[in-house]
Amino acid sequence: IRHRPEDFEGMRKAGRLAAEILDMITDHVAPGVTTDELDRLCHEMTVANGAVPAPLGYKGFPKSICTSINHVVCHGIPGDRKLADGEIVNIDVTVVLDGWHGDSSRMYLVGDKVPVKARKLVEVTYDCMMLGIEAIRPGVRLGAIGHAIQQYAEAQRFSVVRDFCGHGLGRTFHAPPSVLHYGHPDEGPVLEPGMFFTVEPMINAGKYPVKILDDGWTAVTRDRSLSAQFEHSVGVTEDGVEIFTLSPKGYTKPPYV
Ligand SMILES: CCc1ccsc1-c1ccc(O)c(O)c1
Ligand SMILES: [Mn+2]
Ligand SMILES: [Mn+2]
Ligand SMILES: [Mn+2]
Repeated sequence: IRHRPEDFEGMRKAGRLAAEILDMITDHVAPGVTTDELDRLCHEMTVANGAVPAPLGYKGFPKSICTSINHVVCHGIPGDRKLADGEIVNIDVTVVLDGWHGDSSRMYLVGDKVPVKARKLVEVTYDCMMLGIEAIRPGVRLGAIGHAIQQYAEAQRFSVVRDFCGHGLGRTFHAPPSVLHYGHPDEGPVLEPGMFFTVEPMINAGKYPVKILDDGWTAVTRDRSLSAQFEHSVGVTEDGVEIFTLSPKGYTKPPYV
């Protein structure tokens, strides 16, 4: 749907809170911390700011954030699992503030022993997200986003997860359109000012197939290769795109200093 200019203000506030939470959690990501502790810290900051976490109870999801480690592609469930030096982890936050949804995720490097290949995957994944976002402006088709992402990911010898996509959002968590992270520029609806959606590519070091674990949520690479993801919530403007979830601290790709 096409939102009105004043709706952008609501998304800016929700998006900023999600980004501030991801900024806050940065220094807590260290060897030995449990993903439950990260969940609690993010939950508490969410409610302290008058918002609620969208994931908690969504389709029965049991926690307030998703924490996806190493070969976990997405929807990892926080628990008593301790992070270990050398791991990579995606933290995905969605807050609902005055009815508006701010949905964003970042990759974090745990400790100082993250292998070079893992760092490369994280960097390429961030660049994929930004290349997809840079393709956004009125008049282009939605497929231009996925095309930009897929071209770069595969040029870097990585693969694009097919089973999960970005989504429209606003006063709801998920809405049309589905934003594919692969495809052709002549596919999908024509973008118009006032469209709000996420760009959240999942990029695998190995092949793209994914499977869901017995918990019904955790998605993992079938070949157990590493997977990385970044996510921004964006709005189509008259002359391009506005990113609602930019870091107020200027954090882009890790290491965040
Ligand atoms: C539908 C998957 C799901 C279930 C509970 S939270 C959640 C989820 C997690 C991260 C996301 O970016 C998202 O759009 C949805
Ligand atoms: Mn998300
Ligand atoms: Mn999302
Ligand atoms: Mn992962």
